[in-house]
Amino acid sequence: MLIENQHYRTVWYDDTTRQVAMINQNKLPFVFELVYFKTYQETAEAIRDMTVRGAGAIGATAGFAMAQAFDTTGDLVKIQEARAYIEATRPTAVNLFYATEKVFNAGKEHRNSAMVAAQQIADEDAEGCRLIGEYGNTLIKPSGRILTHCNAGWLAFVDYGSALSPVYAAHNAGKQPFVYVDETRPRGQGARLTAYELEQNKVDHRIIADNAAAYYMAKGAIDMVITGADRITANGDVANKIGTLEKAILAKEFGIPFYVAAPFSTFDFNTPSGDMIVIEERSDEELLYHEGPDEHNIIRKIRMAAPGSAGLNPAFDVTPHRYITGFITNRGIIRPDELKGYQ
Ligand SMILES: CSC[C@H]1O[C@H](OP(=O)(O)O)[C@H](O)[C@@H]1O
Repeated sequence: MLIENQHYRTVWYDDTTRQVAMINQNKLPFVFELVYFKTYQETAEAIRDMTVRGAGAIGATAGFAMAQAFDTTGDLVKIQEARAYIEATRPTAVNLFYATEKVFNAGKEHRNSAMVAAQQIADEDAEGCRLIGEYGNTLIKPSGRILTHCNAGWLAFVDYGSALSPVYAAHNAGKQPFVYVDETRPRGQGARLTAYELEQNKVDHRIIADNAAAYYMAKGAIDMVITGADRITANGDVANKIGTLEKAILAKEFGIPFYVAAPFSTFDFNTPSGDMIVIEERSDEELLYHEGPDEHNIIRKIRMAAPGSAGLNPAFDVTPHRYITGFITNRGIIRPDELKGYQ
């Protein structure tokens, strides 16, 4: 996708420096910075501290980290340690585990195949998201008004994105989509990242407070909701950014279609239902503090909450499949009750 009219992927392996390269999402939208990591530990740390985030981007990064481990040793005990280290970074997005397994199996057979497998994961992610855009575009009206939550745009994947890919496809096809961007507290992925992407790609949008969606739905101002997913279980339950469940319940109340966009690497058919998903609990600092530039453009962190109070910060919630109209996938649009045919 484009930043200042130049095409970037979110994460890639840089052959020249032999390092994993990525856009530093912690600095966006205020500073655009590329960062490079030499070792699997550094790359894994970038997943943990959310330098890179979003299901597909996490998966591709984990694949590259696994390949970096194979670059340094062929000792399978050490490789298993590396795999555990990478898998301990973030528990909820299934793409991470999909990637470590695939690269581990490839590298176990032929050490040199690990990087080939990692590159394949990244390329498949980009192509899968492009297809999501093509299928999802068919659902968007000429002036469709879409609500999205968190950031499931190209920054959350290797390219194109999941929830935003249909929006970009519609925009590129000459439609005039309008996006309501949930700010997505506590970390603000909507206000910071989704808005940044849409602005760079000249898609009309407004940031709204997390608690404003019902107001716009009640006014009839939202035609559809599209979110991403971090894990979709066999019965069609969806783990996604905290607050997604609320939006799904609201959409049902107001008779608005609620779509979840995800490539097949996000489906976890080994887990029967959403109540079995491990939900990541993050530091309450994300909730109690805000970060942004002051009037001199220096990034500052300021406390927003009562001194002394602690917070609770679950990063994801689970939306039961009964709230979901359909999944926009790289294999087409699938209703939750049709998922069985794909397992
Ligand atoms: C489907 S990927 C985008 C997805 O990633 C988010 O989580 P995080 O920013 O914590 O990595 C969230 O669930 C988004 O919808």
